Amino acid sequence: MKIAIIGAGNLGLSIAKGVLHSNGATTMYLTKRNTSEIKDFEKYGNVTVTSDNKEAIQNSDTLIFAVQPGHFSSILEEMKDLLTENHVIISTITGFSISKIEEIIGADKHIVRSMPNTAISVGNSMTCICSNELGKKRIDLAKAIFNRMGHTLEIPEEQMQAATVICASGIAFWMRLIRATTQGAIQLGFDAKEAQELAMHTCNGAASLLIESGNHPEEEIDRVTTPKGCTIEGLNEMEHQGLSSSLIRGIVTSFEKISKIRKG
Ligand SMILES: NC(=O)C1=CN([C@@H]2O[C@H](COP(=O)(O)OP(=O)(O)OC[C@H]3O[C@@H](n4cnc5c(N)ncnc54)[C@H](OP(=O)(O)O)[C@@H]3O)[C@@H](O)[C@H]2O)C=CC1
Ligand SMILES: O=C(O)[C@@H]1CCC=N1
Repeated sequence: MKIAIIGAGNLGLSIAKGVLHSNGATTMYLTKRNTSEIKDFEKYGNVTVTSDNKEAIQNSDTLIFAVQPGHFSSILEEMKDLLTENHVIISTITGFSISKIEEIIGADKHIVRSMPNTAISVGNSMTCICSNELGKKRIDLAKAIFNRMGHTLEIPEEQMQAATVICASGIAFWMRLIRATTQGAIQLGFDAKEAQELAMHTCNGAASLLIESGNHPEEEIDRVTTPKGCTIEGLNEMEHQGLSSSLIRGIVTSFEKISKIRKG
């Protein structure tokens, strides 16, 4: 597997770390215009850092694009003559449809749209994925790449916008909940480091319980809420203050913003 990550920024570098973590590539190119901050990656023998997208594309078979939405069209325009049917072209770009990619590079390419999140750097991304007609022949390969770095779900392209909010932005939403829990723990007397440790591991435990049991969250909540106990008292107060409602409204607001990004 010869991977090029075009746009080694926040997400691109997270993917690069995930690839290294999972030994997922024989060679890897990382590109950005200003390469000085990421030259360090060349200490991994099979990694080349360059600002030359052309070199990266010509020497790779799997191309992962992770540039900002406003840069993607012009990069595809510049590179389209180098893209061949031997490439698997994976876009992570928010709000950029497969048909728009096909308009620039043609439908005769294997095109996959993916939505990973930054936890890919530690091999624990939730990645949603879909493809163009020809890309269906390579979707299993793309899934295999992302499955090495977490969990993958194939979805219809129409759901990609929603997946972006729940899975990609979702990392930030969960981080904020962990931070708020940490602040609560500090107020109750733990020092900051311990407070974060308690918050992170409890969050991890809650997710693991659901993943391993397959249970609905409310079933697990019922096991925690002792009648007349402290948990239900706290939960009810959180709901009086709008916990679920504010999360849902935030999710819908993020979703609506993507439509604006799509329109440029
Ligand atoms: N951040 C996240 O968690 C997620 C992001 N995404 C999507 O991934 C994409 C990247 O987001 P994010 O990583 O946050 O953005 P960043 O701005 O952090 O990364 C984009 C990178 O692209 C580089 N770049 C710009 N122009 C070129 C070019 N011509 N050739 C090569 N590289 C170039 C930039 O570096 P330089 O300026 O030095 O060239 C920059 O490092 C977006 O489309 C976003 O919607 C999707 C899911 C999650
Ligand atoms: O905030 C953004 O627009 C990108 C897409 C999802 C995560 N980061």
